[in-house]
Amino acid sequence: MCTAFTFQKGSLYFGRNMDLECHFGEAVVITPRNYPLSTKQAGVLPSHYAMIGMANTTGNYPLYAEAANEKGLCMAGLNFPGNAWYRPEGRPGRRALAPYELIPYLLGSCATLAQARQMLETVDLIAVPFGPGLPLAPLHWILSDASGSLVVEQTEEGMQIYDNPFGVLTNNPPFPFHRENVRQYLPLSACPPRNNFCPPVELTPFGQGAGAWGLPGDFSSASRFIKTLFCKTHSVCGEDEASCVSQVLHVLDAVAMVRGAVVTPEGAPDQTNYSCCINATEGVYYYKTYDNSRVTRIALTPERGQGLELMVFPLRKDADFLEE
Ligand SMILES: C[C@H](CCC(=O)NCCS(=O)(=O)O)[C@H]1CC[C@H]2[C@@H]3[C@H](O)C[C@@H]4C[C@H](O)CC[C@]4(C)[C@H]3C[C@H](O)[C@]12C
Repeated sequence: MCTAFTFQKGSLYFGRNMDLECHFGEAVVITPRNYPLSTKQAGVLPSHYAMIGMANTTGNYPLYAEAANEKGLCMAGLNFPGNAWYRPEGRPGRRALAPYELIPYLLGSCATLAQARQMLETVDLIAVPFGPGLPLAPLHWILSDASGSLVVEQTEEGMQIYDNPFGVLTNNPPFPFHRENVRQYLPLSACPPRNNFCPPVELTPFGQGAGAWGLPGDFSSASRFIKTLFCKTHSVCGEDEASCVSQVLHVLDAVAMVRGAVVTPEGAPDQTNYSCCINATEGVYYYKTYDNSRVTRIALTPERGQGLELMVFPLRKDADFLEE
């Protein structure tokens, strides 16, 4: 399970939890502007916008789970099993992209969400895996810039591009379910409840937090969507960078998976392998991992964007205690 959301405060911040029972060979990866990005059927982007995100780099290709480009456009792929559907082949006149190509291609080509939407209208997602040992990932995507967010889902009914006014995405069911489900939680509030239940009797809540009684706390996709949206909407946070990064990571903590609390059908414990916060406006990637709560910061500087090779920053997985 995974959760992604946006948070705007001066800069645009993009947060994501990677919930998975194993690692996917992930590292923070900068793809510089002149690193050629090839696609199986839609040609090569010899030069493009530089980007930073978490990726596997098998075959020297940046297989991103989430990333942001130097223009402030960001994107994450989240599991969408049973609903994601890819075409056996692209239709004539369309841009055929494999699912793993979508993030580098769009972030490489588009400066804004509006441009990405226009390009998406020409795209067919095709069932072409990256290579042996790397199966097709059944995904849907959230794309965001300072103007808002979109969700992209390709199902057997074709590709749908939804406006996402919440700036939140989790996993199944398809986005229209989450959009409707929000309506069930309208009475929830961050403030103490008034006694609307039995006004003739003087009644007060037990203590703090009672205004959100019924806010889901389980780890299901529908529940994480609601809890993330609630925390994001009611967030109170300072204006400075450290406060914003800390706040985004706290919202992610509120829906993070504690090892053992979620077990996959195969019997493996799921966990939040990493939580990241991208300052998309400044091109900075912050993350922490399950056993290492120290936040690592990696900037996509102009010099790094000029390089000729992928820059790979291995994940800091080991505990890092401050000894005093
Ligand atoms: C498993 C990840 C999504 C996590 C998630 O949403 N879990 C939810 C579980 S559930 O539905 O709620 O049960 C996805 C997100 C991005 C995916 C990766 C990216 O798509 C890039 C490549 C694509 C290759 O085809 C497979 C390896 C891979 C490196 C993918 C591995 C894996 O499928 C990733 C890491």
